[in-house]
Amino acid sequence: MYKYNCLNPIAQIGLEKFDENFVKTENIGEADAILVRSAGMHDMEFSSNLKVIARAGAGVNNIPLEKCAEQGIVVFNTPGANANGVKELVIAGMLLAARDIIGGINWVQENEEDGDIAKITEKKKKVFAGTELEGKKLGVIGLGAIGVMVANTATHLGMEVYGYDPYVSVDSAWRLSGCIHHAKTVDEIYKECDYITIHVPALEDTKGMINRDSISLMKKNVVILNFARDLLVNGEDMVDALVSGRVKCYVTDFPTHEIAGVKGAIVIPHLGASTEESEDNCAKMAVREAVDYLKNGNITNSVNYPDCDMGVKGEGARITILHRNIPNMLGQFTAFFAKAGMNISLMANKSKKEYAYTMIDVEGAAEGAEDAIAQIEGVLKVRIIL
Ligand SMILES: NC(=O)c1ccc[n+]([C@@H]2O[C@H](COP(=O)([O-])OP(=O)(O)OC[C@H]3O[C@@H](n4cnc5c(N)ncnc54)[C@H](O)[C@@H]3O)[C@@H](O)[C@H]2O)c1
Ligand SMILES: O=C(O)[C@H](O)COP(=O)(O)O
Repeated sequence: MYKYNCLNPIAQIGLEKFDENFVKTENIGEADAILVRSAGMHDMEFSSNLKVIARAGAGVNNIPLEKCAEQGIVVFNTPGANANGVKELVIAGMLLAARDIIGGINWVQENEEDGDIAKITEKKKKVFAGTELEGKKLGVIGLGAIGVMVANTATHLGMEVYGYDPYVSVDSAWRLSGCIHHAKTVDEIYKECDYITIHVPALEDTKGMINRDSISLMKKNVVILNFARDLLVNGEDMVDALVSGRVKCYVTDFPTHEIAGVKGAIVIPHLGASTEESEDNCAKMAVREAVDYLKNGNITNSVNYPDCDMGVKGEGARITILHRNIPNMLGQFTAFFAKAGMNISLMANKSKKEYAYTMIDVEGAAEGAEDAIAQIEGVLKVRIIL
């Protein structure tokens, strides 16, 4: 029996994908798997029972990936599962920035008791007039699951779209509309665009990328949208740019004390992925990944170990080994099985940066394999799946 714990509420339709071999626990220390959304995990200690963290979502900056890899804990996320939800809110964000819909609605609420509201509306409405998106230039930084959807949708609104992503995947490139202008440098986006939206992960080289210097390259009255992570934007520089009027509007999904309430900031309480559809998609994918890893040892969509799949486990034992990506590991594993007289029927080995994963199917129960392989230097975690 495997045990899982939910650090955040996870959509029920996903949890229903756990079969009779899984039971929920409130005791994290005994969990084989943790399901999480945005709960911070950096200060947590992990028990040696823990094998999987499945992030029902995209961003994994709340999880200590390196520490997990070192402790043989495979971290998964759910690429693309909430991208449509975010895309729709980004489009809404652009519309809210273009026209003073929020100011107008607030005015109606403030005057709801006024018997003459219908009449005064026609005098007052000019205060809330805005502009249209059609014909404006949109720069999309980061052309992954969300960036591609935002870019393609904006072309249907008549926007001229520029895209920048030096690491774009082949899949994303295929999905990107042919109308998108390929920006070769991020500065081209900064200099050319009326609206700039960022869809990159929070990494060392992206943190603070929107700052005083990048803003100084942008057009006056630019609109900046951040549905990726708070850390990508220097808060102090953004407040200054809003107060000075250099940035017309900053639409962000990440409230901070610094930005909430600043004129020109439209601050949303991290609602990008909070739709029924996105929550269901993420939960189903996260549970599927955790179950397949625990039952079959297969890794799909891991962010700290390589993907590796040998299909459904057969009759014999499956030995799964998380280890360092250093020479002679496979030689030592196969030498053990040869010496023990165990016949290997199937084997796979994949690596990702400093870490690697080996799956070995043997005929029989692989007795003694777990302890023996765990002794090999560079091995981080061994499991025998029977
Ligand atoms: N607001 C929300 O609710 C919400 C929901 C989902 C994701 N997110 C955030 O949005 C981010 C993007 O999500 P996604 O699903 O599109 O992820 P993704 O992994 O599909 O796409 C990220 C893209 O960024 C690109 N990239 C990386 N570094 C870059 C750089 N320096 N310059 C330009 N491009 C760079 C990558 O090549 C990749 O194509 C996530 O990491 C997460 O932080 C927020
Ligand atoms: O990275 C993500 O997937 C989003 O920020 C969504 O986070 P949430 O699952 O906490 O809403």
